[in-house]
Amino acid sequence: MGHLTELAELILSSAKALEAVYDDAGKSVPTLDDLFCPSPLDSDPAVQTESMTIVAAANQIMHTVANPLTALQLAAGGLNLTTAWSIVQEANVPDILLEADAQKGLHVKDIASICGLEQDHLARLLRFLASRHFFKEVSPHVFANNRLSSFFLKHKSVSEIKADPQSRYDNAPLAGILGMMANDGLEVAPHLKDWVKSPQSAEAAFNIAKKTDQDYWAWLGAPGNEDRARQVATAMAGGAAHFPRENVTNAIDGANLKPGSIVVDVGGGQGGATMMLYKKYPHLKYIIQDLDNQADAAGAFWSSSEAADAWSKKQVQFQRHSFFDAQPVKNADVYLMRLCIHDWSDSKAKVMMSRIRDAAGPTSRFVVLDPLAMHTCQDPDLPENPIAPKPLLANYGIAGPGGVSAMSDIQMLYMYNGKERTVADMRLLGEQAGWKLQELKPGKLMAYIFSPA
Ligand SMILES: C[S@@+](CC[C@H](N)C(=O)[O-])C[C@H]1O[C@@H](n2cnc3c(N)ncnc32)[C@H](O)[C@@H]1O
Repeated sequence: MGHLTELAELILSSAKALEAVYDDAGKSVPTLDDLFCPSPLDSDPAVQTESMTIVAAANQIMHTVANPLTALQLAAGGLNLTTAWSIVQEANVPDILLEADAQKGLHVKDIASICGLEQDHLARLLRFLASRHFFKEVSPHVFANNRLSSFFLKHKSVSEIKADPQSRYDNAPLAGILGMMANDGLEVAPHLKDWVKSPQSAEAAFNIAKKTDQDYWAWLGAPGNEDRARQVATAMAGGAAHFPRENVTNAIDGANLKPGSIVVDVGGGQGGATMMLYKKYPHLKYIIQDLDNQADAAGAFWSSSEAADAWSKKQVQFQRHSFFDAQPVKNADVYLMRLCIHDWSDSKAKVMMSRIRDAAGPTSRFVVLDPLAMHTCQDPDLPENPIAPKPLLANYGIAGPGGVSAMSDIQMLYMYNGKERTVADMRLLGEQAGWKLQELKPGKLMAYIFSPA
């Protein structure tokens, strides 16, 4: 079999398998023209695996047969895509189109008059996006949403968004993440080019772009940055909720902990991970630690939740604490850090891990949940090795969690001088802070279980 046929066969067999799963559920696989409508099938493991194979193989075959002009667009077109999305997202174009006839779409002059952009500019941006399968050009200059553009709806009417722009991303995490990545990316990423030539000049490209010595998280808490902080909080909470509950609950093995055992969620934000743990292990005590600027949001989140009782009885508490200071909770049963280590450089991450090591007792466990950086070739360090079927890239390229972490790794770099880490990176970091890596529990986030060395 030729190499193209091999990739095409992968697409064909996975497409048939995907259609069979939908058939069994009495449904059809959504087309690109269908607006996104969440369904239990989205989280079906077979749907996820087959979709991943199709996307990985289709992307690989596309790159294999690309001619020089296609290669140029693939190599240098990312900036255009981010810029175009940043503009149409701020202009609420998906939301405007949702209020138009879904089939007939809306003429660009009408979209422009609602969002205030020039018709010609908007037409060209939307045509570019439609040529990348975001939005559909129904007839010349007439556009409609499609499945991909509808992922980024803000779930509010255009008049509601205009009346209260600060809340525009509330309950719309994917739109919030896109907005945040586009804003940060366009503002900060250009400075990465200079920063990599002299990384001593500033902590990260972010600091050059914003002309500040504060790290991103402290900067978010500063006056004047409320809008960005709210967007980031929504994006974080929504992004984190995307990770399955079992990813967190399996990581701490709470059923084997005695009643009243203490779990400290270090850098826990409002306590999204703690909420998952509390629901599964209501016999444990929880302390969520984060910066001052998270305290009110945590209080509001818990007091209005179904776990309000646990909050009022102080079974779940918030403690103001910077993870660079001495850890005040000594000898806890579990110290958890979800989606924190990757925000920091190796030297800062070592300090964070050491602070917890200094407070830990001999039986304390330190659980880190972070995205896994995956090599594109086979990695003997990975528990589930090999990952993707040949001839796909071992990490599924753009399609799998390795693709997402490869993208966010660059974002971590320019925003914080942070890093998505491989298993080997994380093991070494732990060792340098006095921890021994005992166990790996793979999931959407990799769970690293450390014990004192
Ligand atoms: C990506 S969020 C993760 C939040 C939470 N662990 C989760 O999984 O939902 C990173 C968190 O680190 C917190 N953070 C940043 N700097 C901190 C510091 N010096 N001490 C404690 N928390 C900090 C931020 O406020 C934010 O809540």
